[in-house]
Amino acid sequence: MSTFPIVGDPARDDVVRRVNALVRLVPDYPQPGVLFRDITPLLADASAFADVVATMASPAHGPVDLVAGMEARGFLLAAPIATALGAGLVPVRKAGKLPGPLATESYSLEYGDASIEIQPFTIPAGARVLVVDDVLATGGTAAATVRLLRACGAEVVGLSFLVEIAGLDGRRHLEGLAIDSVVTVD
Ligand SMILES: O=P(O)(O)OC[C@H]1O[C@H](OP(=O)(O)OP(=O)(O)O)[C@H](O)[C@@H]1O
Ligand SMILES: Nc1ncnc2[nH]cnc12
Repeated sequence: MSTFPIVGDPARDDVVRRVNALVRLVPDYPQPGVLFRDITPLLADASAFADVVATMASPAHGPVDLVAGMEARGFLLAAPIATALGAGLVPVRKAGKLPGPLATESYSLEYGDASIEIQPFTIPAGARVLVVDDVLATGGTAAATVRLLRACGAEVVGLSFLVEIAGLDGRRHLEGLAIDSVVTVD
């Protein structure tokens, strides 16, 4: 299910065109065989950055209490999206960066393994949470984030990505959840 404006919307088509133009493709980074999607040029373009934040802050999920963003690039999108939605921010951090008490999950991503942590005391029971990240690749990071939030009693109302790498089929780990991506690439 997608809650972003339908294809054929000229404003939406323009955002997609600019995202595709501004996300840099870096072969063999951070390891051989990975085609890295570098969002830094997009962040540096004031107009494109603002339009992406507005697109990803879709009101279609209904009221949102908190936006969860994954370290590090997810923070860059989650913080302005939280402000746009009138929601708070939950930083989902790599292990060892937050003071406890903590909830922790381990996972695999396209180029390695990692653990992430959140502070459960920042999440009221039943809080409606939107998960935001720059890239959906294998889905390992996003699925671990959903597990963490649910373990803390949150309701995950949706996930919003800037770039979805369809060929890596991250959606298989996110069944039943509302997923939006500004652009989908092979
Ligand atoms: O779908 P997956 O295969 O799990 O990959 C997606 C994740 O990979 C990247 O984060 P990374 O761990 O490289 O951290 P960074 O944002 O600090 O660069 C990206 O920002 C996503 O969080
Ligand atoms: N190909 C890729 N580009 C950017 N971030 C990623 N995270 C996982 N895979 C990625």
